[in-house]
Amino acid sequence: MLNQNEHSFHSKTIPGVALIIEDQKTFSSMLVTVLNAKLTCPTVVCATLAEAKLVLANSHEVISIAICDLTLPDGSNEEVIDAVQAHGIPVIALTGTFSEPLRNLLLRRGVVDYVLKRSLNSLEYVASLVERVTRNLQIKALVVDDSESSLTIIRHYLARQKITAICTKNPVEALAILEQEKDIQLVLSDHEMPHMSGVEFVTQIRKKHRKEKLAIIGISGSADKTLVAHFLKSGANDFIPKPFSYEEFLCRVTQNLQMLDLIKETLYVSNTDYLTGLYNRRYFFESGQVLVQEAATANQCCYLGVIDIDHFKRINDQFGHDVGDLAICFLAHTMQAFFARELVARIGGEEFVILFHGREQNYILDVLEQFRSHIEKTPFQLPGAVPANHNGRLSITVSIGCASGNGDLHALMKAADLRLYQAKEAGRNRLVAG
Ligand SMILES: Nc1nc2c(ncn2[C@@H]2O[C@H](COP(=O)(O)OP(=O)(O)OP(=O)(O)O)[C@@H](O)[C@H]2O)c(=O)[nH]1
Repeated sequence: MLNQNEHSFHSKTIPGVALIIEDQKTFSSMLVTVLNAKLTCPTVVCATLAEAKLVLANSHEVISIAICDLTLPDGSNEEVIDAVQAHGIPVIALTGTFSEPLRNLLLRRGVVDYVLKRSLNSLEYVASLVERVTRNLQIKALVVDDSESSLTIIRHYLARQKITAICTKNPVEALAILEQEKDIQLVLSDHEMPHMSGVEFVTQIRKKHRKEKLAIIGISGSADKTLVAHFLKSGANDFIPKPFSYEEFLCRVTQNLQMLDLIKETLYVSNTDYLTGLYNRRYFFESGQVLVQEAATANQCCYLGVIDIDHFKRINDQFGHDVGDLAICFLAHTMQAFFARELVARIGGEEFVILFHGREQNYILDVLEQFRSHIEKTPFQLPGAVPANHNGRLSITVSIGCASGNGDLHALMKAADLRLYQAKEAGRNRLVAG
């Protein structure tokens, strides 16, 4: 089941503050505009190194990343980088010109990346880097390579992007690590290794881990021109030929992680109700059917509760659609709190469901009745100008139908819907189970 609380990929909020050290006012304000348009990213702008040092020494907020122009009136390239890195803050360097010696110096100094100040594209690239690097703090990668020097370089390149790396020379050990460390999202694998080739290693991984959840990048210096295709056909997402530059490595890793984020985001959007953040009808019927079948295989039955707000149309008519939406959200959040362990979804306008599996009947009937009573007794807060029944607060009631069954979610739904209809017919604000 998707974890509804894991929406970090969905949020574009950057933890902490981005420090911009840039003496060209036009450029810094354009950068602030682009960062704010693409991310929720508080920024602090300094025009000189002296100002930046003061901020670095006295900031009460965590500075998560610094975007530094290298040609400040009061400091050299290296002084700016040193001043920021002394506080353990990753640096994105901005430069008006490019030269090989400057590039080498920046890479030696461990900057995340350098960006040429050319166009709007450069600003957008900075924004995507800021987002990536701050997200990378949550990313764990597994690196498998029998060469000590390759492992060292890859570990170092990943650390520069703030990715945590677990390294091993042994692909068999790597498979075991992958089983233990469930939060690994990226695997980087060499090809020619003892015990197992990289291609075989990828094949083994793909028996259990899908491409959409775990990105694998093959890395090899082999002269065999068919190796890239072998890696990709066995399930790798990408391939980097050795030797590679830091820049290429950064771009490939970034693209693969962005792809995973995009897939997660698409899944989230297609499975979630936009208004409440609960699962939607599609997700409920897909994953609910699996749970119901699993329970049937274990000779257990599932219970389904269908909840409907009473006279909801009147709330819309009397107080407006926005207040109707607030009532829906209030109910949804209360359901999340009451039924944290169950599959809860909004399957229609003011119709919600809870699928109970592995629960005793007595528990289910008690908790549904407690929920009904809690909703009745707990008015929710209305926005200032809206008149209501108690001090700007509005009460709602719900009717609940509950039925049990095994094997067929649609049959269970029909039975619970019938109980809901009976609850409505009997006067609403009640639970009917059977
Ligand atoms: N505010 C708001 N209203 C919605 C939403 N989705 C559906 N509705 C409204 O929900 C109302 C449902 O009304 P009915 O199905 O007639 O039922 P009811 O008024 O709740 O009456 P009973 O269910 O018989 O107690 C309709 O007026 C829909 O327009 C939504 O997302 N937001």
